[in-house]
Amino acid sequence: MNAIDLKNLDIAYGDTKVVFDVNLSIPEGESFALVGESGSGKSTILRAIAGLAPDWTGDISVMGGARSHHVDRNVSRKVQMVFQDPYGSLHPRKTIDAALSEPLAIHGLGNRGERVEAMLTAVGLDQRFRFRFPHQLSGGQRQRVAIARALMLEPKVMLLDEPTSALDVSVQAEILNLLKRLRREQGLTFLLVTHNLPVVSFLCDRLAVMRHGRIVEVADVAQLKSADLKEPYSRELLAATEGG
Ligand SMILES: Nc1ncnc2c1ncn2[C@@H]1O[C@H](COP(=O)(O)OP(=O)(O)OP(=O)(O)O)[C@@H](O)[C@H]1O
Repeated sequence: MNAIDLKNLDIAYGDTKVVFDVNLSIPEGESFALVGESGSGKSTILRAIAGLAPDWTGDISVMGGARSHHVDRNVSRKVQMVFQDPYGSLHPRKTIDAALSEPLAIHGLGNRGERVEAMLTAVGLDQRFRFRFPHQLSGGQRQRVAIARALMLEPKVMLLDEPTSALDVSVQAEILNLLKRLRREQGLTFLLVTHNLPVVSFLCDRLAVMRHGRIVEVADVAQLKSADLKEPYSRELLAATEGG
């Protein structure tokens, strides 16, 4: 089964169309990256799949089920998003316990205390963090909490929008290792947006290069590693990254 199927996807903000005719199938268990220059529409695609960019046409399916244009509880259990800035995505006056319990409460799930404890362990956070507030954690610890929160409903697919780019380099590696381990342990599918091609090499199987709201090329990570991308724009992007 495909975890994600996008067919003839166009996405707009008001009158401005920013994503054009995207077609993409991501098999279950794959880790797939969207790369490309700033403003090329990568985050917008993730937002549309997550239900955060309602103005789209075409088809979006998650684990074989078509997404509607409305709040879609079945889809939201299957797919969860992690943002670049964990501080922005965690409520400053809610404890970590409250942040992790909330998705369970919304979906009427029990055993919340046990599930929160187990998830803290799964993301490598000591239980003493449970009743702290986000500002009492480091950036890396906050991103662990954001990942934990996304996993509370046991989704099949994670949408990761620059999940490490706000973090110190040493912490980035810890979070990348954590994501890699969680993907393996929980059989997750990843759709990741990043500017960082080494992150793609480390974490992903395939990638799509985007430009001006369109997919220019889909390639295997082996092609990225051997600098064997076909399209001139992809090669330019690769050269620019290696130079900088
Ligand atoms: N909320 C919004 N309202 C209007 N336009 C938006 C909104 N969010 C993004 N855009 C526009 O949509 C286009 C695509 O933006 P998007 O954030 O998807 O690009 P991106 O490839 O993820 O860029 P970056 O790498 O900088 O995050 C850009 O032209 C951007 O200005």
